[in-house]
Amino acid sequence: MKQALPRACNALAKNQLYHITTPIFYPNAKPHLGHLYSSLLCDASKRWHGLLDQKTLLTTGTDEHGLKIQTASEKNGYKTPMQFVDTLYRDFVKLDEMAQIDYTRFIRTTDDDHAKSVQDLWKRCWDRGYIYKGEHQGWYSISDECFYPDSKVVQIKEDGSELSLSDLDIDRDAKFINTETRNEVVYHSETNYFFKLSAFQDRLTSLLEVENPQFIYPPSRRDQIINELREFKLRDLSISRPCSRIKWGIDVPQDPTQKIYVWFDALCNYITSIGGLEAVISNTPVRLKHKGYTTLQNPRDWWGSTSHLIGKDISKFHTIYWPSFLMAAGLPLPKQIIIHGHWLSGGTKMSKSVGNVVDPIDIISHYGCDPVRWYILENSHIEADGDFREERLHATREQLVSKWGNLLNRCCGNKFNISRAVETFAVNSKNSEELSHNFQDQQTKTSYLNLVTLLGALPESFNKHMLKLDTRSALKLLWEIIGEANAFVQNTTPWLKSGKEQDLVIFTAVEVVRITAIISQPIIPALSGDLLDRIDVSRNKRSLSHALLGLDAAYGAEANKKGRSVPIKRIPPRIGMSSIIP
Ligand SMILES: Nc1ncnc2c1ncn2[C@@H]1O[C@H](COP(=O)(O)OP(=O)(O)OP(=O)(O)O)[C@@H](O)[C@H]1O
Repeated sequence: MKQALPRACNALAKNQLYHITTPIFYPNAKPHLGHLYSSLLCDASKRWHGLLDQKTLLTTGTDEHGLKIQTASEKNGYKTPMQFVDTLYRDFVKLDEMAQIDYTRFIRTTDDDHAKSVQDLWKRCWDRGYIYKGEHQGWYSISDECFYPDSKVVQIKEDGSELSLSDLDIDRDAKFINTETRNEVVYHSETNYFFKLSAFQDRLTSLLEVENPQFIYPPSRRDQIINELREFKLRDLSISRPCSRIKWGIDVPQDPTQKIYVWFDALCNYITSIGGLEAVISNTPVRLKHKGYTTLQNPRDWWGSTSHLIGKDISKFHTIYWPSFLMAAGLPLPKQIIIHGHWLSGGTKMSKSVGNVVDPIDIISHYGCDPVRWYILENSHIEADGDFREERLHATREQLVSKWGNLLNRCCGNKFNISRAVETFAVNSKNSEELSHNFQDQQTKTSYLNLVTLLGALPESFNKHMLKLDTRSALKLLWEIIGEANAFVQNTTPWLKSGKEQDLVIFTAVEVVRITAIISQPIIPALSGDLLDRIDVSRNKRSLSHALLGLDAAYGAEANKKGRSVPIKRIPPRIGMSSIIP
């Protein structure tokens, strides 16, 4: 029989749709820890919503067009950019596989259906008068692939000092950088198509302030964008490049001399990945290029349930450009833009271009997928920047072994009988007050009742944190309860007890293992499964509705047999650990 979900979880579950997207990454070099972080947050969130019984999609992929790719491909001696991206995108797929990122589609912007989506979006914006042809001059960053206004450009003098453009003795041949990313910019003039971004200033402000203040999460990031909108006037945006300069891109419809500029192309991946523009407009079923080619019944409903998770480096493109493109095309907006902080290295953003990176494939190969997932999700906070410390990763792994593994091992000792304990107490477990009379001393009664209370509150508290993508606080709850359970076993010394008293200690402790393992499935999908296997929890009793005390009355049949291995063992740190922060 299907059990009900815990109360607060129930309120938003059942048949609801949840689509989360990672940014599509630029395959101009191998992925690093920062990319894994975005993908992991999406994956853990998608799996959590799945556990809440919602229908879920996770889309990710690579952004494969543009000058940076064209240049990197030439530099690396490839005959064509296509050959280059065909090679490099595989590293991103490999990372997803190693990190168990359970995506439904890995979209590449070189996919055929994507080109159609982008051109459809262009045509709709053009037909509605939001695209026009003009002359573009300004400060252009090759690295960032965008122009910067004069106010964000400074000249770098030979002694390293900076000169603002408003100063009169400016030397156009000198070196200039933009103050946002500090990448070099050059003065440049060319014919482009423009998007009328300036027409959206008021609509965006009203969207964020009045109509949908939840559109950007967390609120601190929304406030930053609102401030930017108040401070700076939006200028029309160049959205194409002459083919003479960029060969590697999607054609502008009806103008073979121009290619579509990367952001207009890249952002559209989110629409392609749920069936394309027409599907979203008509809301009719569409076959998807997802794993196993599924059919999506209501693409527009999915679109309304879509959250884009991104790093703060690309917030302007997602919170200003993207809603404007969609409004111009007369399309509905996605549900939310979620913005996270950065992993730093040497005090600056870990980045492919800078090269100050941690290779996630290396660390997963050594420490295993689940400890790395746990470490990243525990040592980050969506509103803050994080530092990678390999010694902390190793310590996290040790903690999984010594705290969780230890609790499990204790319950599985051959002096105990989990199966008997579960049979005796599961049915009656709601009467904890009454059951506490099995213990003689008051302190044991109190710690037993405390554990029961913590377990009862766990699913709802965990849920609240997961819905805010606050994985750090969610995981803290697990450590707290595992710590209490270990202390409970230590203090009650069940190996010196017998009968019901022993069984109640073991039942309570093993329930902590079972329930925490069910709840942590979205965080550590493989290890949680191994823990549940170790105590013989049936595969169809691992849903959130089973994550309460006593809701599985038949497990542990073989758990106390000798010779069964532990799911996670100690390993030494990596030789020459890469603590890249001094
Ligand atoms: N240091 C980081 N911390 C957290 N997320 C990151 C980090 N670097 C990249 N990302 C994720 O990847 C997205 C950007 O992808 P991109 O491929 O442009 O990465 P990048 O390393 O910044 O590349 P490049 O150096 O080539 O600009 C970010 O919005 C974020 O989702």
